[in-house]
Amino acid sequence: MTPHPTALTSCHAASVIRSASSRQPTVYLLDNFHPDVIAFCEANFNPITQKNNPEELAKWRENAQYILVRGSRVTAEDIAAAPHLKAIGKQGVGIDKIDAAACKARNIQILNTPGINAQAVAELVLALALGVARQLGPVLAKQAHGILVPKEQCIGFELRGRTIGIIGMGNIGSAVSKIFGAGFDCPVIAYDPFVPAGAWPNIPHERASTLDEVWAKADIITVHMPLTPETRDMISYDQMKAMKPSTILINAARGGIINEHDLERALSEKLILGAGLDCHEEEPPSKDKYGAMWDLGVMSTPHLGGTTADSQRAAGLKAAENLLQFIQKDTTV
Ligand SMILES: O=CC(=O)O
Repeated sequence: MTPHPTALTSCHAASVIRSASSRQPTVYLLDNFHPDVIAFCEANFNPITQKNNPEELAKWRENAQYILVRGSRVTAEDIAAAPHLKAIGKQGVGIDKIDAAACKARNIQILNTPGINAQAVAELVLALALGVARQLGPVLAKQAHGILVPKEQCIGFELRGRTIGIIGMGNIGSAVSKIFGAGFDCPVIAYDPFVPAGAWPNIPHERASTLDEVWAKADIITVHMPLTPETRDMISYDQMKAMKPSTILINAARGGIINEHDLERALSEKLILGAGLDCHEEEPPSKDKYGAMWDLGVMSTPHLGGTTADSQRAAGLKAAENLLQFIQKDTTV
């Protein structure tokens, strides 16, 4: 007679949970996912979710070989407490919430989905730029409280013809260059010492060899790179001082790349025109921390750049597919 899984020691539990469900590999879904992602997981895995087995999900550290995450943190402590863990499927490109060094030390694979939410993020960059240019933030906020702003007080400007400076020409930066360059006739100046120019989209652009060229020429500056020790505070007061007073600064990448304290100072000193932040050092952005910036007209959204139904579905499916491929090749099962 097969003993009940809970009667076994934890080192045997993972294999028991795996065999308990008709040979499908057990995957722990640490977050909520698009219904099509859940359906894929049900067809290919034995998925453990908050809905179908919250008690087992809480024990993922003890038992899991494979996990699927969207926004959950996976810390070095989690890794240390997860002796069976082999792979993490990650919906989305950024892996800054996962302790990559701890995973590397244990040879745990992180399978993320670069590129899939690029269009969604690039479209939000456009929305933020338009929002700042047309003062939509303050106008809509006042209107929601019944205060109509006379249109003479909100004379905006068009994006057409204004230079877009793109720092980081990976998937998202490239998508931004197409939207602004082809869609709005914006001259494009781009900086990325790591991506070969041949890999850039076929959009007329100037390739900057220094960031100073971007500060000097661009009217809209948008950053598209991960947060690393090298990129932290990459745009601080001195850089803002070097920008044109017409500059709109946008961060839809990661909080911390633009120094927020310096941004508030630069805006109040009118060194630059405005800013759009989808990513903040403190998320979700609270009124207590960001109210002063909002009063200065900063368009602020709660890190929703990649969060469209289309991209959630596609990136979630890709992460689950990545995990399936990994499991099919996993000879240590
Ligand atoms: O922020 C979104 C992502 O990392 O995909």
